[in-house]
Amino acid sequence: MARRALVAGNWKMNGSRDSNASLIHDIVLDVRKYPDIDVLVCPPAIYLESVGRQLEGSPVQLGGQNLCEQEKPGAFTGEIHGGMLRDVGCSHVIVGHSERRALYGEGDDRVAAKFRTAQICGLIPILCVGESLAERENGQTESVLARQLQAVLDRCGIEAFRRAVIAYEPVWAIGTGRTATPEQAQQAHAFLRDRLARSDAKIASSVRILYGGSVKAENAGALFGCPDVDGGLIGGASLKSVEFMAICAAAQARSK
Ligand SMILES: O=C[C@H](O)COP(=O)(O)O
Repeated sequence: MARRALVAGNWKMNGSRDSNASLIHDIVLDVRKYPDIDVLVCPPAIYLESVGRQLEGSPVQLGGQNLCEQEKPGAFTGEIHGGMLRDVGCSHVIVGHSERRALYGEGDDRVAAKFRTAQICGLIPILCVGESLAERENGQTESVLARQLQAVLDRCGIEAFRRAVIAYEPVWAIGTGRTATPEQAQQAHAFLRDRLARSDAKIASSVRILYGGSVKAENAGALFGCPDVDGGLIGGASLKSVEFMAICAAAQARSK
């Protein structure tokens, strides 16, 4: 099945009003060269509205980096409800990024709850999964991926993956400059797709699985050339327009 590539920029806790304006200006100018892919940017929550305004009329989509698992708004100081993300124009939201799992104590259950709340609010969750270096070296990569995926399947069911994206992000490759080889990425992506296929082969073959972890212009082509890699979740390289657009060009080339 032909899956449309998605290139998503996760800005993490970076940016300012000035730098965002200049980055979005460049992306919007260039993005029409890549009509066969989807492009998404996920700025810090405080900048979503202004970035969204600048994206109006362009095909670039807007996503949040996180949301509260609570299904209803209320007394949850400092949290952001999924409905608020929708209200400022988000179509997607990242859930279960390894930085949130490791630094903010988000376990599989909370990640699954966030995934569910995102969908209730009309957002497409981008579910991040991935093993640490120690887990890879101990031969636990597949069991970690299976556990992280199963938590969401248990809570939301296979049907939920009709409107979801998965991002395989090996923790050891994030921000380290050490990218997974195309073979390692393909193996993990095929494993994830196969796990979904146990419940529904059609849904499994249609879900987009992104690779994330030190993707750059120079390695994007080889990674996106893998049959089960449907684009990327880009951190550091999404902050530089030239680099980000070169990654989009690599995704567009895969789509041809
Ligand atoms: O969400 C993005 C990933 O954490 C990858 O980050 P990176 O491209 O800076 O390694």
